[in-house]
Amino acid sequence: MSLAGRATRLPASIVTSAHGLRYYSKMKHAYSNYQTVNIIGYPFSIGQPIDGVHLGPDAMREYGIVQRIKRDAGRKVRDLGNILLDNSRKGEQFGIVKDPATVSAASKLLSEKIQSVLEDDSLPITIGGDHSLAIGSIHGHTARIDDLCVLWIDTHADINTGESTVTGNMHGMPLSILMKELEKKRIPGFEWAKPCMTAKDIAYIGLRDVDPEEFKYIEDIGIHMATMADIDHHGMGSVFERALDTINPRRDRPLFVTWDIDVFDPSEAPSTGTAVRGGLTLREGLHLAEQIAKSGLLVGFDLVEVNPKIGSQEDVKKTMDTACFIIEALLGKTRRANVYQKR
Ligand SMILES: NC(=[NH2+])NCCC[C@H](N)C(=O)O
Ligand SMILES: [Mn+2]
Ligand SMILES: [Mn+2]
Repeated sequence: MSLAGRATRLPASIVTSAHGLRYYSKMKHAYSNYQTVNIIGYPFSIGQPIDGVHLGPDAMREYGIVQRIKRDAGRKVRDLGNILLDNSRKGEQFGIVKDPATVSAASKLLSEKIQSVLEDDSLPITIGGDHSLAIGSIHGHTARIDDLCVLWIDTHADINTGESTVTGNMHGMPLSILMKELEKKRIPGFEWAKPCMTAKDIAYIGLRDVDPEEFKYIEDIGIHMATMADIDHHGMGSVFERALDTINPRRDRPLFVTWDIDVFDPSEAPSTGTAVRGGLTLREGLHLAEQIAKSGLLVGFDLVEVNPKIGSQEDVKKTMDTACFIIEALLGKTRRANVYQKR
C-alpha cells in the first residue's frame, strides 16, 4: 500500500515524503503501529550444531502465533511462509568456522526478502532459525532504512570472528560480519553484505555468557553492553533507557531488535540450544518488549533460537509461549489494555 493511501492516520512528515522509508527518522510514535505485520519463517540450523532449530517457524505457527498477533495485539498479519533454504551440511570450513558459504547464501536470501517487505511498507518479523540469520535481517534493514540502530537482546554477544571463535558455530558470529570496526577480521564469502553497523548503532541487553575474546572486541570497539548484573542492579526500565540514551539519544532513530530466546532464564525458555541459567524473567522480558513498542521506533525484529526438538513437550510449549508473549508485546500488546485493539 502506498503511504499516501493512509494519509489520515500518518504524521505529515511521512505522508509528504515520496520515499517513506528514508524518512523513518522524522516520525514519532505513529508509524509502525499501522503497518501490516509480515511474518517470515527462516528454517535454518546450519549456524549451530544441534538438530531442530530449523523447525522453529513451523512450530510457532502451529502453536498459533499468527492468531495470537491478530487477536491479542490487534494487528493485521500476513504470513509469508518460510524462505526456501539450503539447510544441508556441506562440511565446508574456513579454519574451524563451519559451513560459512551455506550461512552466507541463506542470509543473503533473507536480506532480499526483508528489503522487499520494507519496500511494501510492511513490518517484517523473522522467526528463526539460528541467530546467524541476523546477518541477513540487519543487512536488509540497513539497505532500506537510513540511520538504523539495533538492540541485541541475548545471553551471548555473537561477535566472534574466525580468529576468536572456539566452537566454529556461525550463530556465535553474526555481528563480526556486520561491524565496520571488524571489517579486517571478516571471514570470506560475505562480500554481498558490506559491513553496515558501527559501535554507536548497537547496544546489548541481557548478556551473561560472553567469550573473553568477544569481550575484548566489545571493549575495543566500545559497544554499549547491559549485562544481567546491570539489570539486577538498575532494573530493566532504566537499563532500557540507558541503552537508548547511548544509541538513540533523541529517540528519533529507527530501531531494529534482534531477540534471542536464550536471553530468558531456562525456566522460561528451556527449548533452546545454548541455554544458560540466570536469565530474564518473563516479566523483565515483557517490560522490555512493551517499552520498545511504546517508543514507536520499531521497524522490524527477529525472534531466534527456539528449538522444538529440545526438552519435553511441556518445555517446548513453555518456550513457544514465552516467544509469543514477547512478539505480541513488541507489536503493541500491553498488560494494561490493548490500545490497538478495536473497541
Ligand atoms: N546465538 C547463540 N545462541 N549463540 C551462542 C554462541 C555461543 C558461543 N559464544 C559461540 O561462539 O559459539
Ligand atoms: Mn544466545
Ligand atoms: Mn544469539
